[in-house]
Amino acid sequence: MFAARQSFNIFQKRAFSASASQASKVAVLGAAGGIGQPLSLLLKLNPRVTELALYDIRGGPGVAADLSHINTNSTVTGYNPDATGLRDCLKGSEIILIPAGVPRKPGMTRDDLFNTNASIVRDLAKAAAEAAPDANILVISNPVNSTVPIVAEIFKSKGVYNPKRLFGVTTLDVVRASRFISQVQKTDPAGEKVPVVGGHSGVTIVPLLSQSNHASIAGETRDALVNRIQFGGDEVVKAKDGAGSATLSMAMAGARFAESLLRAAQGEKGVIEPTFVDSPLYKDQGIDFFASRVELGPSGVEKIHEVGQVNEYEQKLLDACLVDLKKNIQKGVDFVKANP
Ligand SMILES: NC(=O)C1=CN([C@@H]2O[C@H](COP(=O)(O)OP(=O)(O)OC[C@H]3O[C@@H](n4cnc5c(N)ncnc54)[C@H](O)[C@@H]3O)[C@@H](O)[C@H]2O)C=CC1
Ligand SMILES: O=C([O-])CC(=O)C(=O)O
Repeated sequence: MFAARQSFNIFQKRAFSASASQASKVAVLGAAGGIGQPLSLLLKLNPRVTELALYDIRGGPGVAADLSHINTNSTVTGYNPDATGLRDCLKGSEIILIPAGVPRKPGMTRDDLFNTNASIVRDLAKAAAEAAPDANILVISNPVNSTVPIVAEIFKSKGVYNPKRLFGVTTLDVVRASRFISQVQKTDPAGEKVPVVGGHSGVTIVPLLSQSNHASIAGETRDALVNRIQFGGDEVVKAKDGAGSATLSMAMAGARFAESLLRAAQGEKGVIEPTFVDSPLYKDQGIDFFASRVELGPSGVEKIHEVGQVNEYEQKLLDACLVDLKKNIQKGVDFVKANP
C-alpha cells in the first residue's frame, strides 16, 4: 500500500512510544550529507530500527554523536573511512541506504552526475557485497537509472547478486505526485495515490494519472501536472540556486521506503512501494530494470506489479521513457565492464 497516510502515520504514531520486537541494523552511506542527516534523524525516530550505522568520508561520527542523544532505544555509531570503518559499518546490516555522492546544480541533468557518482557507488557496492551480501541495498545516489545497474554488476562480479534485494529509491516521485495532484484538485494528499513507473529522471518518470482518483484530468492541466511530476527535482535544484537538490523531502521518502521494507520483513502483508528493480516487465525489449509498484516481503521483492492499463497519452510517455531508460541502464553496465 503506498498511501502516504498509512505508512507515514504508522511510523509517526509508533515513533516515540513502541519498542521494536526484532533487531534491525540500518546503515546509511553518505550520512553526513544533505539527505544523509535528516534521513538518519528519521531512522533514529523509527522504533523498528535498533542499530543505526552512519558512514561518510567525513563527519559520520559527529552526526552519530548528535543523534545518539535522542531518547529512543536504538544505538547510533559513526564510522570514518579508516582501515575497517566501512566494513564495520556494513557488517550485519539488514538495510543499507546509499545517498553518497554529489547533487545537481542548476543547468545539470542527473546524468551529468554520472562521472562522479558512478565510481562512488561502485566502490560502496564492492564493500557491501563483501561485508553484507544479504542486505537490502537502497540506492538513492543519482543517476538512479544507472547507479542501480552498477550495484547489480558489482554484486554479480562477486557472485552474490540477489535481484530481490536491490532497490532504486523512486519513492519521492510518488510523494511528489500525490502532493502535486492534491494541489490541483484541492484534496488531501494523504488520500491520493498516483502510480509513477519507469525510472528516476526527466522523461523516464511516467506518472499514470489515468490510474489515480482523477482519471479525467486532461488537456493543459494534465500536461502541466505530468511535467511538474517529471521535473519536480529541477524545481528544487533551481530554488536552491547552487546549494544542491532535494534533501528534506528525499529524507522523508527514503525513511518511508526503509520503514516499508522493515514492516514487510517483520511479516506485514500487502506492503507495496514503487521502486526501480530488476524487473521482468520490459526484459523482452532489453530493459532489465524498471520502476513499478512492488510488493515487499521478508525476502525483499515479493511481487512486481504490471504497469496496468494506460491510455494513449501515457503509452507515448512510456515509449519515450523506455528509449532513455535503456541507454541509462546500459551506461551503468558498461561502466563496470570498463572500470571493474
Ligand atoms: N533518488 C532520489 O530520489 C534522489 C536522489 N538524490 C541524490 O542523492 C545524492 C546525495 O545528495 P545530497 O545528500 O544532497 O548530497 P550532499 O553532497 O549534501 O551529500 C552527499 C554526502 O556523500 C558523502 N560522500 C561522498 N563520497 C562518499 C563516499 N565515497 N562514501 C561515503 N560518503 C561519501 C559526502 O561527504 C556527503 O556528505 C545525490 O547524488 C543526489 O542527486 C537527491 C534527491 C533525490
Ligand atoms: O533532481 C535531483 O537532482 C535530485 C532528485 O533526484 C530529485 O529531487 O528527484
